[in-house]
Amino acid sequence: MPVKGAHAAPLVRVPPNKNINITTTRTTMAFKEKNFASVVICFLLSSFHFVISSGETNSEILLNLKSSLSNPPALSGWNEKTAPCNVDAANWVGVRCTNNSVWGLQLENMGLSGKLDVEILKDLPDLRTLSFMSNTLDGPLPVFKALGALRSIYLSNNRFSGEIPGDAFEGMLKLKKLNLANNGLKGGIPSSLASLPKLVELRLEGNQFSGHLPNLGQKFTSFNVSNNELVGRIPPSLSTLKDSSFTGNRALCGPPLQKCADGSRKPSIASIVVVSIVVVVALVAIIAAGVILLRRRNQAPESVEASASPDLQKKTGYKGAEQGLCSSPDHSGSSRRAEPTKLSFVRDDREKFDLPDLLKASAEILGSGCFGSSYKAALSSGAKMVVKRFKQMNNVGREEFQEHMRRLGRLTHPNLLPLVAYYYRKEEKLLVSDFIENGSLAVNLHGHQSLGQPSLDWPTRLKVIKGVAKGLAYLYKELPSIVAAHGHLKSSNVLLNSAYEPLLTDYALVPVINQENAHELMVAYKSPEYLQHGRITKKTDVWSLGILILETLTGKIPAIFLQQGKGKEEEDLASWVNSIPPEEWTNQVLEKEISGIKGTEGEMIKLLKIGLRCCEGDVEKRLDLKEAVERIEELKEKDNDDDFYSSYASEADVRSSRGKSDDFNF
Ligand SMILES: Nc1ncnc2c1ncn2[C@@H]1O[C@H](COP(=O)(O)OP(=O)(O)OP(=O)(O)O)[C@@H](O)[C@H]1O
Repeated sequence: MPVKGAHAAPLVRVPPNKNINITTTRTTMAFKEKNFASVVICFLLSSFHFVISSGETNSEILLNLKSSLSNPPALSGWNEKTAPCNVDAANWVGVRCTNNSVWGLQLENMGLSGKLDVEILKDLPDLRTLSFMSNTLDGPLPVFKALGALRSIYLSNNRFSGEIPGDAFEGMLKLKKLNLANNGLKGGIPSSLASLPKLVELRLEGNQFSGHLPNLGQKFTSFNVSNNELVGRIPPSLSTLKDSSFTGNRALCGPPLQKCADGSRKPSIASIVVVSIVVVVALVAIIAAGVILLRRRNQAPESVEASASPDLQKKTGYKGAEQGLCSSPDHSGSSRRAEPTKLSFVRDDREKFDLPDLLKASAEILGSGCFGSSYKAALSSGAKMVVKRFKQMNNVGREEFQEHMRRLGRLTHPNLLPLVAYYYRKEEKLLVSDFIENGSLAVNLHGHQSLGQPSLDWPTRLKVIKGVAKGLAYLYKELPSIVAAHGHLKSSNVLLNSAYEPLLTDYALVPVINQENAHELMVAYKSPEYLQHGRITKKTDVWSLGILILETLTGKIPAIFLQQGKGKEEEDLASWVNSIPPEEWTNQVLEKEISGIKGTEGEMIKLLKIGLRCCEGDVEKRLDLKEAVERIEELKEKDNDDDFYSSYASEADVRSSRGKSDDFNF
């Protein structure tokens, strides 16, 4: 009871962390009942109590959370030596405080697994935002109702499963943002979401939600229910949202998707005639297709798109946020002639499958790049593969192509996406690799924010650049005969695995791409040396690395500069950075998502300078790869040797001096 607690000795337990409010209430009551002196004593006592016990109770609660998650190594710094919100609490990674009280937990990508018991957190009175994104937490979705003051909940990219009760969010009147994307949740979308007045972001894509969409009347700034199993009419209140917010469902209809079939109307004579004609034509087409299929039984289809696109397009997933550094004309004159051939595997350690297995698998188009489209296909074994079409390789003969693919198949490095198999036809080649769940660096840098998701933090960005540099160095070592061993390094060709380690893809293709198309398609051919002297060199990939570094630090899309800047001074990202005085780099050049965190900017500026040295237009002055890699390797997450996460404390201080925000500024 609050009043009892007020007069108890400081170490007597009161409801944890209720101290600030209790003190205020108590003080007000006391003013009415007691004389001034006793009130002052009472106030001091209870304030003292707050200072001592709030740290303890915060610690206890968080340590309970830690042990409920089986004490994961990422939280090894959470211990009793310091209190979570003290100035020296650098070890409490992911804990955000204001005024000595926890307001946020940002425990993303920390290898957390098991069940999440949020009930443990219910006695943190200032808790406003929770993020457990990109872990492997499982079991049913926790019940958040007990944390009625929450403003944001981010649980995407975990393994939560099962149904969510309809009333799961009842009474969460402050909730603004809910992100449950890419889990295994099923059943109906909880109807209680419709009664949350402040909800402006709702991300449920990539689950197995079924049934109808509830009547959500809120004005959403971010909304996505794509790739579920929803059916029925989209409520009119959501009809002005983008169609990509709804695609990939079993049978959703109505604006912005196609019209719903109206079952109640009687068909007219004209429509019966039209339907009959369509049915007859379809039957003829099916019979013809059957005959053709029988004749080509052991041949791969000529064009992935021709055979699979209706299904694929229906399932269109994210479109690359990246703009290609290319103009991509189709010079292939793709013919319809079939050639008997099959998928060739370049590694022995991989599950074997045939092209028809891939084509009959459920698939979706990932995006269309310079060369053609890439498709994701799930095999019956559960493995998810990506098939990329190349049309601009038809100058290279079968032997030469096969030899090159075998060479690529021998490459093994933690930062290279391995080639798994290929398919050869004269007019078109397919390269098959694993699907990488976290998508490309481009999507993570530019796409997520527009969807309201958090951007990559600085340690992750640095890790990515270090991995890219290592992957590039490996390619140069293993493929010394290729002038630009990667040749097509850009952020959409850097994929991020589950630990956000980068994997280079589309590498070492210069020898097999038609030279007459290469300058339109490949990044290496956008380099200053090619534009000025018509040649690429051993330092051309260093230029691409430099642009990638600048993109990663500035969050700006390089292709936009190349498109807008033709003939102008700021014709690439490096010229833009150079046009800004160095003393302004922190404010104007570094992306605001990563700048402003005490103790890290020095290292960011060092990386920026390395990026600029890699982008030197004069090849002689440009760093060579070895030197660039060495300099990148030396960089640290922090200007000093402290743990990165201590910067959360300083960031929280900055925040609290600016006033408390509701979430992590996602
Ligand atoms: N193995 C993969 N796993 C996950 N996403 C992938 C994979 N391969 C490609 N992607 C993504 O699919 C999208 C389309 O890729 P694609 O390679 O076709 O085009 P691109 O990289 O944008 O351009 P380019 O054709 O010039 O390489 C991009 O967002 C890319 O990052």
